[in-house]
Amino acid sequence: MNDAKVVVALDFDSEHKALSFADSVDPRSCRLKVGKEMFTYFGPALVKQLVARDFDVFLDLKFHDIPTTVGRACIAAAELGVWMVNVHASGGSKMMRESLEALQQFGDDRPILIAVTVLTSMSAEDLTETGIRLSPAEQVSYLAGLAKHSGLDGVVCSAQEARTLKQQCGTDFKLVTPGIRPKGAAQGDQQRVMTPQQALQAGVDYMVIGRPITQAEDPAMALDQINQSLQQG
Ligand SMILES: O=c1ccn([C@@H]2O[C@H](COP(=O)(O)O)[C@@H](O)[C@H]2O)c(=O)[nH]1
Repeated sequence: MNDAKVVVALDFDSEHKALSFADSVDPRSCRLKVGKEMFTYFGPALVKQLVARDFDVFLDLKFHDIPTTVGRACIAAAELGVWMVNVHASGGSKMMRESLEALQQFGDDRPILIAVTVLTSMSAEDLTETGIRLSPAEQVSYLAGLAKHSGLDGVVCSAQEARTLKQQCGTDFKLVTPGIRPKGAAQGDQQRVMTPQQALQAGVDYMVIGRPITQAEDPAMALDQINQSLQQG
């Protein structure tokens, strides 16, 4: 059984770098996320290579389209053998329900289906600019409620919202949190951040970590240090 909490965001522009990293770590020490950059460069072939190496792969393409299109995209993701796939909660309950329905044909082997709430790179001002008058915490809570009501397995949110969402949606509702920064790491474009230890204490299920690992001089060692810090609690 894989109880790794860290999902490494493989945001590389080189397939060689991504596979070298994958070959330098144990598939039980982390899960891997393939996002828009790598999928656009290297497509399903890369995902299949990672799955073949026994990694749990989170395909982070954040589907957001009409319900039929998103449902079919979820089927295509499941056929790649990914562990987790996501859609945007702001696509609405019809879109989320259709995604879940589309995955039922895979039975117990279906990927975990989660919904993006408010991107962790967004502040209150960024949200207001898009016409949303709620705070990030309020909007995350609203969209998480919609995702839960639509039958999804969980949401992408920031670790800052984790305690409230576990109370609101229950402990089984998966919380997947980017915006994780070990102490001293550059924040970059992330706005709503927490350290790995804070995120663990807040109750997140999986923490997505990219640059602090992938841009480290020794990415495998950076992952190891984060995993060790999580074991110390
Ligand atoms: O709200 C979101 C949703 C997805 N992401 C993705 O997570 C990683 C984070 O990478 P870092 O280098 O650790 O910032 C990246 O692939 C994003 O596309 C997110 O950050 N926030």
